[in-house]
Formats: sequence, C-alpha cells, structure tokens
Amino acid sequence: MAHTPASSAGTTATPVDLPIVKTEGIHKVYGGTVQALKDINLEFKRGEMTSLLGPSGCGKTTLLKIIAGLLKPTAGEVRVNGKPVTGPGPERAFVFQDFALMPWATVLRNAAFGLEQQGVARAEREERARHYVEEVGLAGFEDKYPHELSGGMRQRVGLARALAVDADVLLMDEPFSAVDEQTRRKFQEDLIRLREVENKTFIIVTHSIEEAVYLSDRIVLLSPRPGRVAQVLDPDINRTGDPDAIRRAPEYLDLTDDIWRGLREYVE
Ligand SMILES: Nc1ncnc2c1ncn2[C@@H]1O[C@H](COP(=O)(O)OP(=O)(O)OP(=O)(O)O)[C@@H](O)[C@H]1O
Repeated sequence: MAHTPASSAGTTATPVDLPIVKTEGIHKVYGGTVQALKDINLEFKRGEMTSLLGPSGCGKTTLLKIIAGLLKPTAGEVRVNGKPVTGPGPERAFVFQDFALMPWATVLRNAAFGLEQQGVARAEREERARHYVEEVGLAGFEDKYPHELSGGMRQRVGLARALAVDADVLLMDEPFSAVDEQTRRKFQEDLIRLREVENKTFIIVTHSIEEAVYLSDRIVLLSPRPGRVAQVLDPDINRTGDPDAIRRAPEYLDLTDDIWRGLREYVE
C-alpha cells in the first residue's frame, strides 16, 4: 500500500503517463453560502479506476458532476485530455445512481440511447448496443423493459449505455447502492473484468470502504464539508485471484481498517 500525501497528489505525471482528467483548484459554493468543495487538485490516469470516498455530504457527487460537465465549479477548472471542460462531452459518460432508463423502451433501445442521441444509424447502434448488453451480462434480455428487470440488471443497462458510446471516462455515482449484497459483489467483479477488457478510466463515488479498496487503483478520501482532498491512497492489491480470497487478504483488510480509522473521527 502506498500513501500519497494530498499535497503531492498527481504531480508525478510524465509525458507517457499524462492524466486523462485533471481538476485544478476546484471550488464549489451552492447558493452563495454552502461551500461543498474547496481547492480540489487531482489527476486521474488513463485506464485507472478511482473511487471518491468520504463522509456523507462531503461533495463526492458534486465533484463527479463537475467532472461530467453537468455542474459548473464556482472557481477552478477541469481538463480532459488537456482541454478545459465547458459542459458534457462525448469522452465522458455519466452513469446515474437512479439508472435514468426510459421505462417505455427495451433494454436494447435503452442501451443504444446515447448512440441514438449522437445520430448513429439504427443498424449500427443496435449492433453496438447488443455487444455491450452481452458484455455486461444481459444477453437474452434485449427485448425486456426496465420494469421486468431487477435493480442490478437496470444498473447494468446504464453501464451498457455508457460503454456503447465509447467514452474514455465512465463516471459512476454510487453504482452499487440500489442492489443487494450478492448482486453488488457480482457487479464489482464484473466491473474489474470489464475494466481490463475495455481499458476505460472509471471514477466512482462510493460510501463503502470495502468497495473502494476492492475495486480501485486509487482512492481519494475527501474531508467533511467543505470537501477537500484529505488523502490519496493507492491500494496495492492483487486482484487476479479468487474474489473471496482477495477480501480475506491481509493487505485488503489492513487498508480497509486504516481508512475506517481515518474516517471514524467524522462520524463519532
Ligand atoms: N443543489 C444544491 N443546492 C444546495 N446545496 C447543495 C446542492 N447539492 C448539494 N448540496 C450540498 O452540498 C454538499 C455536498 O453534496 P454532495 O451531494 O455532493 O455530497 P456527497 O458527498 O455526494 O453526499 P452523499 O454521500 O450523502 O451522497 C452537501 O452539504 C449538500 O447538502
């Protein structure tokens, strides 16, 4: 496990290792009074999975939405591939917590929705959507409607939609919050596999320390509001083995414990 002090986070990029997303001095104040984020400077490397973790209300979702271009920062800038973000863009896809599926459309059409918006012809978008519906484990459900699916399956449709538009960066707001524990674990395993196959950059908001440690190459710990970067951790966990063995590994348990000790002061 490597601990990186917040102040030096992300200052080690080399030309071959340029960050895909960079936040520079991000501040966010809601309504002139509620300071949600304070001076967030972070770099996200291409192909890495980063979790944003911190106490409730510390600004995790706010930061994710600012990166997505769905919210404007009060001060500071987000750069994606070196270019300032002025709004949503095709290189970033946001997977909503509440799935944001169209209830009247089939799984396939929902998965193809981003492509439809981009004006991709029907045959091509359906072919691409079909591929990703299969990749997220929903083969055979293409013609079902959202109400015929479990919460976990709906979440997968949201992920298929984000993958289908071929965005480099997938932004996920508590992707596992609305599903039961077994579904959650399966989805986490699938996400690790998908990340290897797809080589996407994932930025995930989570409440769960275990989830952050299990999934992430990097964990950004935010302090209570106003959210600041308290610590950046790089869990050094070998994820190639049996998922249950990983969860029993000393390095997994030690890091989970370390983070909990760091966070518990905020909840006591
Ligand atoms: N539209 C808004 N107007 C005013 N205040 C807001 C708005 N959105 C969020 N906030 C406040 O900003 C702070 C950060 O909110 P945010 O949802 O980003 O936190 P979070 O860390 O994602 O929270 P949680 O873990 O509970 O989901 C909170 O105090 C919240 O009440």
